[in-house]
Amino acid sequence: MASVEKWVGFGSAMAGVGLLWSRMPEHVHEEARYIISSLVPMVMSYFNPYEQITISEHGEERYRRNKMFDAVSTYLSSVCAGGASKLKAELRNNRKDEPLITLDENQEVADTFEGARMWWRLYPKASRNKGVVTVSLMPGDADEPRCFRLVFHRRHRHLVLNSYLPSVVRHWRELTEKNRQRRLFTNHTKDRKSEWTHVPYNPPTTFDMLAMDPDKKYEIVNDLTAFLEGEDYHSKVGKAWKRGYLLYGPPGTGKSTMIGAMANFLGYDVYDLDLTSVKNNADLRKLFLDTTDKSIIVIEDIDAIEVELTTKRKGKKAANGNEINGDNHVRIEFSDKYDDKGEVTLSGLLSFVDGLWSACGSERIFVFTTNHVDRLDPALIRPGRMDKHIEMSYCRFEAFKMLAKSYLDITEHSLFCEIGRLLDETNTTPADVADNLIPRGKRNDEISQLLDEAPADVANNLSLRYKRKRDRDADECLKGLVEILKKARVESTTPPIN
Ligand SMILES: Nc1ncnc2c1ncn2[C@@H]1O[C@H](COP(=O)(O)OP(=O)(O)OP(=O)(O)O)[C@@H](O)[C@H]1O
Repeated sequence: MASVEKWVGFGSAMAGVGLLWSRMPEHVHEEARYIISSLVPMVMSYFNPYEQITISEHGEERYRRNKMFDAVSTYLSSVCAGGASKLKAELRNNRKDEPLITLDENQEVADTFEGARMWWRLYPKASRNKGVVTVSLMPGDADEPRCFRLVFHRRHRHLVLNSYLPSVVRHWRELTEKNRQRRLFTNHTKDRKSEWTHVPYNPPTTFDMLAMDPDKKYEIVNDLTAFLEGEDYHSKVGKAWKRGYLLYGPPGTGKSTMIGAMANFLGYDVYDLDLTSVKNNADLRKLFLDTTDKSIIVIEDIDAIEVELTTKRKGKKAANGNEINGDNHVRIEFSDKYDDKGEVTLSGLLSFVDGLWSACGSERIFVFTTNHVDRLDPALIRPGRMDKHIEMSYCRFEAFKMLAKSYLDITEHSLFCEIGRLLDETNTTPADVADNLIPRGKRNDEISQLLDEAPADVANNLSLRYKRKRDRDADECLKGLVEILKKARVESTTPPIN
């Protein structure tokens, strides 16, 4: 990094200073020590021509993840990780079979930018107070987060700040757009701190496959499209760029499937928030602030959680009109006074949906799901809070046709009319219908894959066999479905025996 002669000269000078020091009388030492302690940093910085920039995993507020850290991590993985001897690999996308390579901790790599040489190193998480017990309400307070350190010659300072680092960010944005592997996050508690962990996420459903009323589906797709293109609109009207959806309906009507379709459509990550493992509002705040932009934040079965949240309000009436008290519901101490230290509160949750904290971050979709919309606290569903209330209902004929197309690859059949009538007379969920449309033996989609891969003459033969098999499967499945629906109709009209 610097010429050897220069450092040899510096070493000899230091040796001379040491000799002089040992010969000084004792009383001179005190004053000299003071002068030296103020001079050393100046001398060191004069002799050391290198400067450094630290990029910590969490920002100044410590709540917030530092996007610059992610940018550097991605940049180093793609540009110069090849120069490191210790790397880490993980499989990010099972479909592509391409491992994600990242720099291991304490590894140094060099990079060159417009002729300037610089060095990066990833430092691991470190305890801030070694040997001291820290009591902190703020999660992660006792730890110094992981950080990247960039070292460069001071003559490149301008270049690094004005060109190199912005180019790292640009590179990161381009790369993440191109190779984005969507992730499914879930929260858990480790060492009494809440944090997110994630797995690669490739939901198989698209809106084409989602069985529901076509007009309703069209409306949702339009709404999401307007949201995606809504940056200017939101800044013009001064609204946070976020949207809330409440999905409600019986189990098996496709609420989770809809979330997968939304994630596919938007290209967003999904954060599946488990409120039962969040300690208090401070914890919840940290989790929310740790989510990235362009994400869907999901709270499933909000009614179950919400009963716990609302029971803390003394004397509150439940949906059935009964007064809720501490004796017949889960008891969790709750009051606004202890908002931050006690438990998660409904107001704490709502402050992120449309309150003060909702302005932190943009391009967020909140999705709450429930099987019992009638049990929800009015505060949660009042107009303007969740932007869209979407009912996921039982399977009717239009939805059935979509399932028949996806599962059996057919658009018509002699049994369609009868099935349509039976679906109107029974309350059958799309999940139950879908269950009966899976052919036994080799699946149709596997066969069509075989067809794609076979040479032309074999493919012709296979194609004929495929059609015959598809028709046989459809006959078999639809006959089975008719039987199931007839049975369901009988059950729904037979009064229960007391
Ligand atoms: N509307 C639908 N369109 C397509 N497939 C569906 C639909 N509804 C259900 N299914 C099928 O049924 C399975 C279960 O549905 P899903 O988990 O989405 O229902 P849910 O409403 O979220 O149920 P729960 O309330 O129990 O979580 C899905 O994996 C999917 O295969």
